[in-house]
Amino acid sequence: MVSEAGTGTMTAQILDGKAASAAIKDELAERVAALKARGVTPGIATVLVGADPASQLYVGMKHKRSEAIGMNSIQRELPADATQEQVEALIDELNADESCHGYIVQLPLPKHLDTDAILERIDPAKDADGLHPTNLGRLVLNVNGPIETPLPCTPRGVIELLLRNDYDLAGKHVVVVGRGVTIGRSMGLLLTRRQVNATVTLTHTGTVDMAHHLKQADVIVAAAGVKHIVKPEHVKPGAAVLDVGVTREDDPETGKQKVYGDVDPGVREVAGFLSPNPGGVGPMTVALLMTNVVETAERQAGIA
Ligand SMILES: Nc1nc(=O)c2c([nH]1)NC[C@@H]1CN(c3ccc(C(=O)N[C@@H](CCC(=O)O)C(=O)O)cc3)C=[N+]21
Repeated sequence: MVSEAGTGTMTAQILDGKAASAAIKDELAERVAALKARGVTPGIATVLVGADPASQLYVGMKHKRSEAIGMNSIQRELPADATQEQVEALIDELNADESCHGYIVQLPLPKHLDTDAILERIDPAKDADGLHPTNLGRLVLNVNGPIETPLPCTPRGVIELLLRNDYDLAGKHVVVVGRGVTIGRSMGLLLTRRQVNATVTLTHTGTVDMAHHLKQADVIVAAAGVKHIVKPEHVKPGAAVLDVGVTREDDPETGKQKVYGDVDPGVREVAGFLSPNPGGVGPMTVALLMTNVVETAERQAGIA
């Protein structure tokens, strides 16, 4: 493992999320085939309200990749001015639909809708994001045993990406930046399970002296959604840095929208391992979303 804290520059080993997610997809394709042999085609659905171009891109990607591994994909759309009742009726429909083993409601939803009420209406067994209060509650309660419910997919993707690069998290100090439910808060829950055994510092906008905390980290998970918040001087030489944040801005040179991560490009010269953005955790999120749905179908089919 590379971790020389030398004085010269080093270039981080890239944690390639495309490669790791491709490996997961190959494994899933076999599991899907095994399910189909038993007469079950795992089905994934997405609910998209409104026509935000970024959301359309993400949803399109999820369907393309699910179909590529033999899953059934169900794409449901409602107009941006859909009512709470209309969205909830669609949730009820998917909860009852036996061909749909798991689904997500693409976030963010238009502001007039009550997001929490919609997410809580999802059948916890079909919660492909792993973010239903029942599933988060079970994760909090069950720190040791096997988990029979979907797990939050982006945090799970972060851990899988490290494991598939032979990075052992046991005993490591992980500093998470951001306390959002989708990543930061649930990341801490997964990392401190006995099976992973990392030590976690969860930092956020109220944290005093962020630089001090970052400098202690063996692993940084940057999920604040603030462009380039993690600078080279914050990183202990050799540390693993995973860039999960997404900020969309116009590129001053091209005038086109560009995705910026939470990690300054200069970090590459200090870190031992770097999960870039794009090309890192994003593709892992999609792979683990599909994993959650395949696992739900397997549970239903009685496959351990
Ligand atoms: N209920 C819900 N569940 C989600 O999982 C969810 C969501 N809502 N809302 C939006 C975010 C965002 N998200 C991404 C998924 C894949 C990439 C991904 O694969 N990105 C590629 C690049 C894609 C591009 O060209 O922008 C990459 O990082 O290499 C990124 C972001 C899931 N989200």
